[in-house]
Amino acid sequence: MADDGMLLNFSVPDSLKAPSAKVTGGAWRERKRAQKAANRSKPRAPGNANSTQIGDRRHALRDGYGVANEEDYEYIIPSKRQRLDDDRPASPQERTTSQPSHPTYRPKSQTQSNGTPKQIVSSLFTYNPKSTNQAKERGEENADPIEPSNAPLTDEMATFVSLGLSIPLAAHLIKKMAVNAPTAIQKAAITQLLQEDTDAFIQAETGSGKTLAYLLPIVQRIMALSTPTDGEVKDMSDKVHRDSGLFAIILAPTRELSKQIAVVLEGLLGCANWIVPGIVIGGEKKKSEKARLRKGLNILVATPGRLADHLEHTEALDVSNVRWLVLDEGDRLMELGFEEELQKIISVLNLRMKSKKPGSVANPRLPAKRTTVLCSATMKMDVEKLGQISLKDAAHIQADLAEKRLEGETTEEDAFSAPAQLKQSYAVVPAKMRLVTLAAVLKRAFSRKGAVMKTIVFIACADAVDFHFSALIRPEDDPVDSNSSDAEAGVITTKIPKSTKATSSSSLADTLTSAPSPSLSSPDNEIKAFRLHGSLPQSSRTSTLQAFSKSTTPSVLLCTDVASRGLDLPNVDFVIEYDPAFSRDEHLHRIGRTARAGRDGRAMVFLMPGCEEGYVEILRQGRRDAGVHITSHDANDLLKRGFERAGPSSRSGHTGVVKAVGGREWETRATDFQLGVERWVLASPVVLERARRGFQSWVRAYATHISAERRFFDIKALHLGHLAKAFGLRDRPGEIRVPGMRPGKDQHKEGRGKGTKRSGGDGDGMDEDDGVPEITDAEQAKRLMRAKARMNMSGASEFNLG
Ligand SMILES: Nc1ncnc2c1ncn2[C@@H]1O[C@H](COP(=O)(O)OP(=O)(O)OP(=O)(O)O)[C@@H](O)[C@H]1O
Repeated sequence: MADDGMLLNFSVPDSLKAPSAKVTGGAWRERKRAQKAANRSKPRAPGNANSTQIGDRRHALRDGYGVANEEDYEYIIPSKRQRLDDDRPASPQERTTSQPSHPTYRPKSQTQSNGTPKQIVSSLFTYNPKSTNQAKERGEENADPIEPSNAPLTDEMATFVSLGLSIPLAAHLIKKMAVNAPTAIQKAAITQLLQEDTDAFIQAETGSGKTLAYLLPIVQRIMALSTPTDGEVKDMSDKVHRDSGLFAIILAPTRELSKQIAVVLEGLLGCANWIVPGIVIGGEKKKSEKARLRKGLNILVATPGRLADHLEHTEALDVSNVRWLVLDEGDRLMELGFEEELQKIISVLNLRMKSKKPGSVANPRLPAKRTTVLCSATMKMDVEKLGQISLKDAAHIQADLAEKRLEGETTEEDAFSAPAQLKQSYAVVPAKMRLVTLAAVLKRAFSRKGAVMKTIVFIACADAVDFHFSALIRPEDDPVDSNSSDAEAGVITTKIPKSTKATSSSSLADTLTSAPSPSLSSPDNEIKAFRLHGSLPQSSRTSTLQAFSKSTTPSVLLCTDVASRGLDLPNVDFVIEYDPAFSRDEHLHRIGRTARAGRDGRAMVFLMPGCEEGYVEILRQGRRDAGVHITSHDANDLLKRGFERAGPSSRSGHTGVVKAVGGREWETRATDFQLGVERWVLASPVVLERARRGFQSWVRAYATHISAERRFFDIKALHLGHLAKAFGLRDRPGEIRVPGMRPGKDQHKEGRGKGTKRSGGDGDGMDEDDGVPEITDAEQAKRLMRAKARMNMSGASEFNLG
């Protein structure tokens, strides 16, 4: 499909152009006049449009397209050459010949509210950069089933009882938790932690069951504290009870993770309900937490900031009996800057263990020293540092250490890889086509009922999550709009009634965190969309995660990296990295939300043609098979598959107004989808601002990849105009300004994590009350990003980066 670049605001395939504009309604004389006006190939001399001409055009348009009120529209005859959609400078010839033949109409509100002089409406399919050679080599889809690397063991000897767990606990696991056999890491950890009182470092891939790997031996040993040496527990007085003391503390970096661990722990203690678990993570009144601690607990799950606070201010918290300390997600704890709190906690525990409260009697079966367990999927420098702070002569527990050594894998860092059974792919998608391709991939994924239950889409920043969420839950185009013969007339007209009809849905999206997605759903298969990021209130985050977890209808969760670590969400079949992760480790954590505990899973990352394609190297590094089975997809193929079937309000499907020939209806449907989003964005100032914020934050976030991977993400190579289209924007990138961008918590608080480098209002940093992380932004990252953005983008001020 050629783009003449001159006359059309939007170029449509020849096959789609009807011989003449369709005009309906009104008296035949008016229809005739309107028909003529709409078909006229050349406008009157640009710049000379007088009121009569304008009136004619309005009239024609109003009658021809059934627009209600001409006052809502403004007639624009561009006085200059229309901007080409590849933004290349016009040749002298183009400058002289490329006067627009079609006028465009845009809503007055557009010019009034934002002063934007022009809108750019370009075709999805033209002027897209081509994929480089790197992407040409296609991975082979592996036909043979791959042995899962994180599944429960099938070895007959690998039973929980044979590892040393008590029969009641093993029976409870099987009957109540459907956990029949241990995974490899559980086998190794249970054996070690039941037999030895030495510190341990547990390292295993995502979804391998690390939580039970440390909880089971601790629960078993606390249960054993109740048992008299001569055998069975005889009566309640023999048993551990809430006043017996706090024996174990489990620290996790986020509230979500802490809650998840607490839920598994409570489930486990169903067979030993005299042992009392508790949780202190902030987000509620300190008073209630203090009251809980005063009542007495035996196992405490906490976030480091909150625990450090209670150790300082809650007298009732007696930690002299603590014999097990677990630091879960050690790498994350360090990334989020909890080093200081952890150091403080460890020194207080050491001190209080030595100086017991007068009169307190320790359980004689308590081990003499404390065991500290550090859990992490990676063995990075900062984890090593945490190990130095917290561990002494630690045993390194790794499920397949021996196997890896045999394979010649030497470095500990390299040992972190994706689950073997996880099917990985990448899609090379030009900037302009990103949004529509995402819609196509989701449509396709959910097209067969029951094939995909849950999908997670990772997006770089909170503002972009908000935009994409509201785009997915927007109401389908109303038939008047979608039937309008924009394409037939060869112009795109933006028809927006004064009362902006999208306002209700747009403002709803500010408070909603889940809603059905009309564009992904079909009559017999409703798809629900969810959103999650750290800028949402804690209560929304919790309820959204719960709702997504429990959802029994097919669902898609759009989120930032706030959901990348440790979260165990059931039935996630597919992970899409719409924006590549800011580091290889983060990527492995993200894709690890699927293919857990031996189950199947798929992951796809979106890459733009050009230097981003080099990122495939990072994907390969995370594979045991060195990436030979990573497959690649082409955006057109994905669009074809996603839009091959007509949606409920598809022009080319249902209503049949425009029919593409030659089996390329999918192009029309994809274009319809894109234009629908663009019209919807323009239709409401609220949505327009959200799209612009999303775009701006996204560009900022782009500069925050770790230095080792930054060569794949060259901000200078970004085509900002094309990217704006992926946010449904028709503005020139230079004119996209959002006054008073959301300050974001990071802007008025100290950034925590030295290692975290995500930006754009993403939410993984600090929380006001207790230091529980919600925003991973770091001042350092932001400074770096700003400096880089300023350096790289000549018109940096356009993006309010300063
Ligand atoms: N032995 C087992 N048999 C079957 N399922 C198990 C077993 N152990 C754990 N699971 C399940 O596997 C899932 C993953 O467990 P868990 O969250 O502990 O993994 P993880 O290794 O901590 O992952 P991540 O590194 O992503 O945090 C959970 O749903 C859990 O219930």
